[in-house]
Amino acid sequence: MKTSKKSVTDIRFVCRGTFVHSTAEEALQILEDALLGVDSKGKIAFIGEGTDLQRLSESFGFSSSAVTQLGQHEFFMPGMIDTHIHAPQYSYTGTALDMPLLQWLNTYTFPVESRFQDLEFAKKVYTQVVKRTLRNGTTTACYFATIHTDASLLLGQIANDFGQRALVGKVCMDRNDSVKHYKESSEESQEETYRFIKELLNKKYPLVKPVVTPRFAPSCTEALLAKLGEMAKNNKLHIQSHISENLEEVEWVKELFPNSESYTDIYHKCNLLTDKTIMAHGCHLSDEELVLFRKTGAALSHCPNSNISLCSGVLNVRNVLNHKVKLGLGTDVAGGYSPSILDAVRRALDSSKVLTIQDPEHKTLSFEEVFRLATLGGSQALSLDERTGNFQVGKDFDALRVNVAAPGGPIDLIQNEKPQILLEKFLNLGDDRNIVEVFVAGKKVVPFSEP
Ligand SMILES: Nc1nc2[nH]cnc2c(=O)[nH]1
Ligand SMILES: [Zn+2]
Repeated sequence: MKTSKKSVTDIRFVCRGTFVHSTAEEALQILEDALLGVDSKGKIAFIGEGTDLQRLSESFGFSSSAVTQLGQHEFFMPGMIDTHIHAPQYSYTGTALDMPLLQWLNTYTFPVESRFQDLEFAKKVYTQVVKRTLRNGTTTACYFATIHTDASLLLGQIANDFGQRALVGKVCMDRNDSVKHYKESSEESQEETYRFIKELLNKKYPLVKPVVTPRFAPSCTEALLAKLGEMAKNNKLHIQSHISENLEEVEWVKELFPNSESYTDIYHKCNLLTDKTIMAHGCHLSDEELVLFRKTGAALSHCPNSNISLCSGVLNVRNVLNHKVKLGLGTDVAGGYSPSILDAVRRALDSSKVLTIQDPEHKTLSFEEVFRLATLGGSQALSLDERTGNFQVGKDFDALRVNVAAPGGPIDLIQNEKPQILLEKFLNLGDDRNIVEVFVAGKKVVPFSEP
């Protein structure tokens, strides 16, 4: 039994039943008839065995009648982590999937994103995306907003209001716009990023942090990339961008930065690869570039729906893991059309099987490994693993209460299945009807409370 030192009056609630999560050693650890206590700060105070109820209730000062007992087909799992999602693109998700990346950006993305100087429009879309992702079990989201500072601040406010843990980035781009006015001057981009960070930090939202967000190398001059790297370094901030998503993009980057050794080298030279960096995609990175990721502590976000939908490429996750590069899953809405990490889990498994079809020597990912990517892996990739990602004592209680046999839900159970089978069925067949409650930092955020 593991505990942290807590005074006896500190427990907010206790739950008993099956808990599943990942650790560094085990992709899937199943704790049957476990007892987990959450303290008044929303942190996990203890996790022990159900049969230890008497002793735990005495040492932590809670009444055994106050324990919530999970049902037979229920379990708790850690909240899922979307390490890469474009909040404004939620407005057209599920459409516009008929072009490769660079044409797709010019035709659909930039015209839509340019509308977000309209705060009413931004409020509508951002409220929808935060609610939808929370209902889908995304307790932590790493968001790209747009170039508009005030609308980006609004996204931070909405995530805070609904209780979602979030990294929010005001997008920076000072060249290669195809849409008039959807770019900034280099100075404006720096000043507005600075204002965004300062104003967001001043709000003191407990779960929302700013992230420095150069869109990708083709959208930013080297001067801007270098300034953003400096700003992130001086203020110890998170960084996010895109890298090596599609071959046409990789060729273009070579032309734009003729003096750089690789795509990764460009970001590295500008101080944009740190242990608080997350780069989306990386489908076409070389092994040398992965070594540089490993050395700097930078992470990758695997967005398989997007990689397939935009015909960008297939990331070899096994190779990334072999290089010990931190890795999480991302939806990449709207390049990826689904705002659910459950979908990312399925696409990651499919993509891994495609690699096995192409090369039978390839070691296919297991569902347990992908479960870890969706939870603990995501928290490590975002450098938030001291706060979230699994049920380790001292971390915040970010969790999903899953009922695999939820009435009216998508899963039929024929017999009494073991927890491992329940999890596998949920990952492959489940949806928001099975996610009956969502907790972030010990607070129940789904079902939504009445306004
Ligand atoms: N998928 C995707 N790739 C990008 N690269 C630069 N911007 C974007 C974007 O919005 N989506
Ligand atoms: Zn993206």
